[in-house]
Amino acid sequence: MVIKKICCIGAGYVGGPTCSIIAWKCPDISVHVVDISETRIKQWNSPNLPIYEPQLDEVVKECRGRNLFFSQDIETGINEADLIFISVNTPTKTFGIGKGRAADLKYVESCARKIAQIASHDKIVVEKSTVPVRAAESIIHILSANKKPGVNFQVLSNPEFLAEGTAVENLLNPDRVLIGGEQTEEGRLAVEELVSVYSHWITKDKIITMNTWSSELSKLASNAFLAQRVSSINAMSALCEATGADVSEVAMAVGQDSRIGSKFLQASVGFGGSCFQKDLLNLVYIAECLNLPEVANYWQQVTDMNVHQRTRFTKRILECLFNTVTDKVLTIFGFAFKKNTGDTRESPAIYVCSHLLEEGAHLQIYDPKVVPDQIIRDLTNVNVSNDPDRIRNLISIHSDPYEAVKGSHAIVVLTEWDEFLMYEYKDMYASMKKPAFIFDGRKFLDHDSLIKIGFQTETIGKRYARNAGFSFFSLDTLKD
Ligand SMILES: NC(=O)C1=CN([C@@H]2O[C@H](COP(=O)(O)OP(=O)(O)OC[C@H]3O[C@@H](n4cnc5c(N)ncnc54)[C@H](O)[C@@H]3O)[C@@H](O)[C@H]2O)C=CC1
Ligand SMILES: O=C(O)[C@H]1O[C@H](OP(=O)(O)OP(=O)(O)OC[C@H]2O[C@@H](n3ccc(=O)[nH]c3=O)[C@H](O)[C@@H]2O)[C@H](O)[C@@H](O)[C@@H]1O
Repeated sequence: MVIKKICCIGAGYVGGPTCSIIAWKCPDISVHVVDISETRIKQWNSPNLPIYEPQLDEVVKECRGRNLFFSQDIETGINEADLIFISVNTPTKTFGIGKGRAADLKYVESCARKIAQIASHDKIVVEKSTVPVRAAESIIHILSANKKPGVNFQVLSNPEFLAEGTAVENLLNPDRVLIGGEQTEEGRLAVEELVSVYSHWITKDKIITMNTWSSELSKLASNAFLAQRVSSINAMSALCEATGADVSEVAMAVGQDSRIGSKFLQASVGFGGSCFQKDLLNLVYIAECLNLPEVANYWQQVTDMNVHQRTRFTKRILECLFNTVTDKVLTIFGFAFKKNTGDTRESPAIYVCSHLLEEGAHLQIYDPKVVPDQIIRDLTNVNVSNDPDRIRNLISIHSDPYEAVKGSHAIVVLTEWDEFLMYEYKDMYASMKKPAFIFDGRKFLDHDSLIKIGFQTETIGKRYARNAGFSFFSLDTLKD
């Protein structure tokens, strides 16, 4: 079979950009992205795409209507395709067995059932979503139990490694593409078909093939290792603050060791995003189910350290602001979980802001890409607050950073947006209450200049001794 038509179920952060790049690089293949969400599909067909990713607009503009199509017509998408990506969400379960840890596979299962019901010729079904190891087994089972007579399926694992904010760049130049398949003649042929799609723009040495279970587990392992690096440097940042060391210097010295490497050692207020925590918890749950409690505890620590880091940072803000923020005005710079995305899923900003709101602070929030409604939704969500009206009265969302700073006691930087480096902080300082504080949760501003202006500056992993305050707070009083 030569792949002529691809369908992708799920037009989200992964399905949308991945299929746009496939369509761009494979003009001989027709790519149909389908989703149950009418709003999302309308946005993909409009000038305002549902997600912000640098360079994505241009790619979509060039391919849409040519060999890239977005629609809600899931049945036609499935029926016409030779190869189907399942790229739906796999969130953490919020109920029942495995609640709060296991991956909820209901969306993946419903795709498998739909494919079996609709497909009238052979298809390659590809797990693009991040799933627990051996999820493909369940997909195969559902497909074979429900398929039409004479129709055959091959199920492959092809996890995605793109990071938000750099999705286009990552898809064009991936470190590797991973494809797992059955170790049979049919399995190998299906793997080769998918390899041929990626070979349109990726060299063969970067396309790795292996057995399905290794591929599924490699995705969870990669995210766990990446999150572990962030938690490791964040654990060091606490030691730095207590000892007078500077975490950037420590990271630089450690990262120079070629066995360790310098990437992903930026200390921060904690990692966010839709996947690190979800995939770590999933890994912990799998280890527990396999009766490997020591393995489970080991990976659990990575997420525990992340919670501790957010809490530690918030506690520091309270300490410095003379142990109370009640009725004080604080400016929040950045609400997205990292720069160059409007995504706020599991953003550390949600947790830091909700602690500050609990303490009675007024928050003036500015983020260049997150839409105001999203911020309100995140901070009034039932998991965050049980009094949404009170929260609405305590927050204001601004489109001008200089306005957001007026009359405030402190600026709290929670996302590392480049534009935060360019501001006239002298002007901001003049419009703030004194002493004016900056809490840099990303350790990326020019602290020496800020101190010269008159700011009391606090950051992660480096302590400016003159600001050390006495604490009435114990970490136990702040729970994530
Ligand atoms: N966001 C990211 O950067 C990355 C995510 N992943 C993984 O990729 C998967 C998808 O993640 P995102 O794209 O972020 O999720 P998302 O939530 O942005 O998109 C998922 C889409 O699937 C749609 N959907 C759900 N069930 C459906 C069904 N039965 N039929 C049709 N459409 C359906 C939803 O309406 C939604 O638009 C997850 O497993 C995630 O762990 C992997 C790498 C990177
Ligand atoms: O499975 C996924 O969803 C994706 O998860 C991450 O991508 P993403 O969450 O988009 O962004 P990252 O750049 O990994 O950042 C995650 C979080 O860690 C934080 N981080 C990252 C690096 C660092 O050195 N320090 C640090 O605090 C970021 O600010 C952010 O909050 C992985 O990098 C991707 O390879 C993976 O495909």
